[in-house]
Amino acid sequence: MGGVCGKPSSAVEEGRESPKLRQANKGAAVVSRGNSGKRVESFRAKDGRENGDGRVGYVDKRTNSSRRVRDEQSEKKKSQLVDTIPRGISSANEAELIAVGWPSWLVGAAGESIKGWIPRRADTFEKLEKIGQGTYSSVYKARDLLHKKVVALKRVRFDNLDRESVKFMAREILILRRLNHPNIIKLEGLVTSRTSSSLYLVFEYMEHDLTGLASLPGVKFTEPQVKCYMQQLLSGLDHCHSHGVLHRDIKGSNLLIDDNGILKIADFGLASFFEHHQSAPLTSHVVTLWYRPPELLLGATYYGVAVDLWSSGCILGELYAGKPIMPGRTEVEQLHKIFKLCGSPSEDYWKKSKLHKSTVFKPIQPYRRHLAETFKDFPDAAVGLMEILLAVDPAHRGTAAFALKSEFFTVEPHACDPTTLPKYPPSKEIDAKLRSEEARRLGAGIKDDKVERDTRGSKDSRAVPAPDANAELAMSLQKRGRSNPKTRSEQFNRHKDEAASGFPIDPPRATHALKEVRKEQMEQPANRASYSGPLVPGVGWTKAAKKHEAMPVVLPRTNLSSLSGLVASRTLTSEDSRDKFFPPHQVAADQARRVSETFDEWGSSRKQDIKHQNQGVTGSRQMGNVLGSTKESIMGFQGKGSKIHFSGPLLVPSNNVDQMLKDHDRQIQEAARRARIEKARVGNIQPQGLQVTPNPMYVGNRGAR
Ligand SMILES: Nc1ncnc2c1ncn2[C@@H]1O[C@H](COP(=O)(O)OP(=O)(O)OP(=O)(O)O)[C@@H](O)[C@H]1O
Repeated sequence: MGGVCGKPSSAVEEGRESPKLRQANKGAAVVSRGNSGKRVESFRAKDGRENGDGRVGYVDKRTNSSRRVRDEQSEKKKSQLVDTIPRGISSANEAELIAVGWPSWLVGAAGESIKGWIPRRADTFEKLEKIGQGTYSSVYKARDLLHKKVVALKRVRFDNLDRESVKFMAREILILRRLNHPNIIKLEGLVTSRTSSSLYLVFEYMEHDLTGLASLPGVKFTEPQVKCYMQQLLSGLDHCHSHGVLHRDIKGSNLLIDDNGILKIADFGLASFFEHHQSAPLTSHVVTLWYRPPELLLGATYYGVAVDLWSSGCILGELYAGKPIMPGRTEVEQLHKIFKLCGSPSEDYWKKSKLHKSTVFKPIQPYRRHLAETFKDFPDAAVGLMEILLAVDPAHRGTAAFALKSEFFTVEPHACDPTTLPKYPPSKEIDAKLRSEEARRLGAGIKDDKVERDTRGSKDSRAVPAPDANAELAMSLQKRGRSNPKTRSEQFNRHKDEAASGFPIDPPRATHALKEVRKEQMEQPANRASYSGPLVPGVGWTKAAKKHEAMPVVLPRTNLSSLSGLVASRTLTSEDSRDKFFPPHQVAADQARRVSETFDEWGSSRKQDIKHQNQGVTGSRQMGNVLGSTKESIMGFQGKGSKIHFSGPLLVPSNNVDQMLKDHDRQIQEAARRARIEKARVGNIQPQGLQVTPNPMYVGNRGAR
């Protein structure tokens, strides 16, 4: 298609290569003919690619065999480390790709992902409107002028000068090209040019996403409708899993639905290839918080299809409940919600899983499972499937294929035909956010807390994921801040604005920062970014599970301080005072750990200001506002004037912490409320309609995802 991203030229690209791919996934010596016609051997990486850049690892039969073995071993190791990162290709192929119009930064870093395709020119599309804002992308509705149809253009953000950044962006393309199923979004092409530094992914256009649809006023799905969506979701997942792909970010806003009721899984930015006998660790920092399974929250790095099945179980519950079933604000709170609903893992699981966070998170007394009681109003077959998908032990979650055969789909009423689903007005997560914002704006105008509360509880806001306690996002921002320091304050101010206005933000996301599974693993500690920018209202700090994730997070409009790790603990110790979840010593130890790790992660400039004295911590620094300091959040201290002084033992008795946090909480909420009202007063509110301004927070180096 002249200037059009050509049709995939090989079976792999059309996703028809599954048996071969599966074979390759195991890692196999492949014998083929080299350019010279000589018999050559190469180690085929587990994701089906020839190793390295297509040259490395091809070893002439006559070369020293031990070197070959060494090369193969090191290549194998390398391929395990880099997992699914697209690689370069031979220089001949590179030249070919550049000749057909691909930019050299893309060819050089990730030639494999575009092999066999031709770039589309931007002037063959007419951009219509913005329809989605992801963490690392903006999505536009556009008219394809060549094919006379409406498409979605996803502009992915990355740093084209950063090879790693390009590779990670390209992984999404590579994975999408390997999948071919009616319930998986189809990548139709790529828009760029030899001189361009940006890239758009061209997708078939989908009118709705499940989050948007569920949040439409008056929409309540019937049982056949729920079954219809779940059947499609599980079919798409089954295809991913049988092609060695884990999605790792299943959530409502990534389930797109067209006007014919067809559901397609989208956003493969966090996806990864996997193998059944996993030999290399994966990151546990994937999957948006509310949909994240317990094993990932506990730090598992060896996992499989069960992570997507857990998220599907959350979606199933959400479709019946009309709201997310486990909306945690922090990782700790998320885990607690999971244990309260699904029970805590068995002794056997704790022993066999050897998860590194077990020591911190293992409750003294086990939690009983309450799933059936909690959802007693749901149909039995639905609860039956939820029992399986939401099994705390991932080994008990089965597979998507197994779920598709469950009673849920065999008993009446059966899933309806997608074409019989009601026609809805276009509805996306972004629309729901705007409606929610408008409702809040009206509420703020009236200056009546009750109205505001009622508005929050309304259907509009119900299905809209609320606050972003996205530690991972913040980490990525930190990282991007490193490569683009100028945008840092803009990013944080954006957080501030969002928090202050109460603009609903997605549930804590597993961001693209986390999508760079291997990058993180390969990164040296010395390369970690340290935040040294200003602390602003609305930005708090939380400690995510990974050691280097001391990061700013957006504070929610409802309970701002609850985003600190400690507040989550506090929530557990005060709200659930009889709770067995965290015994006081664990809470205190966890706080201490968080504090010290947070300090560890501060940039050197910060470190200079902080003195650890014996068991205590003393520090001081300038504060423009009482909000949003790591230590305040964690320790519950407040500033006096513009300086805050910390001193005292790290192991604070939990009852004092409770009180301090309550005070802290109140102050933060009060400040946020004032800021919201003030913002509404000066009319600095997002207008109604689809005029979402580009979010400076997201501008940056996608390579850091
Ligand atoms: N093909 C499409 N047709 C219509 N809308 C789309 C399409 N693809 C994406 N969108 C909209 O854009 C939003 C963001 O897209 P996507 O999830 O792919 O971006 P992202 O940056 O990876 O997001 P996230 O931060 O959630 O991971 C989606 O929730 C959806 O509403």
